[in-house]
Amino acid sequence: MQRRKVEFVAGTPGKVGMYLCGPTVYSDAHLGHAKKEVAFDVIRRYLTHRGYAVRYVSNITDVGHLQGDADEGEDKIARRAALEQLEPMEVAEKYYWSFMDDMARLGVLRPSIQPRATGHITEQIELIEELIRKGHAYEAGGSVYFDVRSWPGYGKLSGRKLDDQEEGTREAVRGEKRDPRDFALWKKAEPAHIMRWNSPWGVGFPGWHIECSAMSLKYLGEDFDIHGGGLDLEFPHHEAEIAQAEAAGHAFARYWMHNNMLTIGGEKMSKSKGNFTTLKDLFERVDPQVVRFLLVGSHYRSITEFSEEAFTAAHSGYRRLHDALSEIERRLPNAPQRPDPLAEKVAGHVLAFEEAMSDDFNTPRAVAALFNLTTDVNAALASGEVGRGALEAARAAYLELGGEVLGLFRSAAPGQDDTALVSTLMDVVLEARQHYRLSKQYAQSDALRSKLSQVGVTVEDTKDGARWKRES
Ligand SMILES: Nc1ncnc2c1ncn2[C@@H]1O[C@H](COP(=O)(O)OP(=O)(O)OP(=O)(O)O)[C@@H](O)[C@H]1O
Ligand SMILES: [Zn+2]
Repeated sequence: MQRRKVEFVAGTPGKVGMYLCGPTVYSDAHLGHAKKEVAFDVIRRYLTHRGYAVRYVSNITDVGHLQGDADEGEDKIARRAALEQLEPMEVAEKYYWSFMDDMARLGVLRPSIQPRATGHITEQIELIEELIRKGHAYEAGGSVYFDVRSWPGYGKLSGRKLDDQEEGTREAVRGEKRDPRDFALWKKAEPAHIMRWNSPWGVGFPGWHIECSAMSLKYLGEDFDIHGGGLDLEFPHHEAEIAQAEAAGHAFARYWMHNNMLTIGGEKMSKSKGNFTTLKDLFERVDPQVVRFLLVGSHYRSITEFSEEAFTAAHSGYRRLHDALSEIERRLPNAPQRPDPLAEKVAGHVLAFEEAMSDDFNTPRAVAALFNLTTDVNAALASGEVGRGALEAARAAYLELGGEVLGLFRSAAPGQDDTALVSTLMDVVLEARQHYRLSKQYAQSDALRSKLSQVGVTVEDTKDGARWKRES
């Protein structure tokens, strides 16, 4: 809002309420969507790391988002439903789960609350009624519009006043509006429009902007801390959200944060331009952890340019960090108990990481701190034995900063998913145990079983032979 860095002060000490504009679920997510989700996931994770209890609300838009983000035209979900010959709610359900699967693979934590627009029609109608009562909205031809002229604060976030979608608007819609900048809160449903609800203004459906004002206020209360979204949402979507909430008499978000775009050849990756790579396609050839590593390698407010070379570089960079962590884990059990100069260096890199993250979540600088840590770790490991305390501190730095904050190091090294390997190794172990049992070497077979139990694997003998499972 102030177009500069300001100190973050939580409204309620120790707690943070965050709202992120979520996806319109009508197609598979692409890498651009991932940039936004990962950016805010890291912000949430860092605030949690700093001891805040974070309530993270992110909505699912399943109605009201029209083609071209305008006040008329087909609903994006209904259009897709016609194309795929599905019910609109089938489309929403299908792409909701597709989105959730992709986000899980990227290590994006689930929102604390994930409200859907269609589940909050009542709240949206109530907010619109409040706006009409207060003289900031009016009904025209079964639709309701926000009266921009009645609200001088309109434009304060983006510094823009003119609606750039005004141009293509049909005469009929333009005729209903008192001012071309006015935007729809409720739209009358034409007979062919499938998604429709009763309202005080007849049968219709909510405008796209109103859901976020209604749902963020419902779950985060007045005056919540952070509102986020893509830079392309600043205007008109966020401008409209602020006007709707404040004109109805509510204090709204205190900090606004926008992520910049992921580009390809300098252009925003987007569905309508057709220059997108879906996450599902990408994950076929690039490990999701490497995708995440690439995304955190640029600042949320910077443009991230997509290229194959960037993935190659991200892969080898991530591999370098991962290998150092694996080597630490391999050395730890036999490391000598003695002080080691590495410990102090680790502490310095941890500090650098936290300073970077506390400076507007500067992830590229934070990643650089992990690389500097790795340089020192590798030098120490190469020079011989390293004291246990220092190794433990280094391990904790990787796991807490790289792992919990940046959301990395969630599985085997990139390109080395070891599910198949574990399964083969377990077959070998169970065969050996079977051999002991058949030759009545029960002490050995019990010893194997108890060693497995120490690493969280239980073995069960069934009539079809031995089965193993991980304890949860
Ligand atoms: N290339 C991108 N980089 C960063 N964020 C993006 C990018 N594309 C989309 N987003 C974010 O995801 C939100 C939802 O995107 P949306 O579904 O409109 O995708 P899109 O590909 O831009 O689609 P369309 O081209 O149909 O508008 C956007 O408002 C924006 O915040
Ligand atoms: Zn929104």
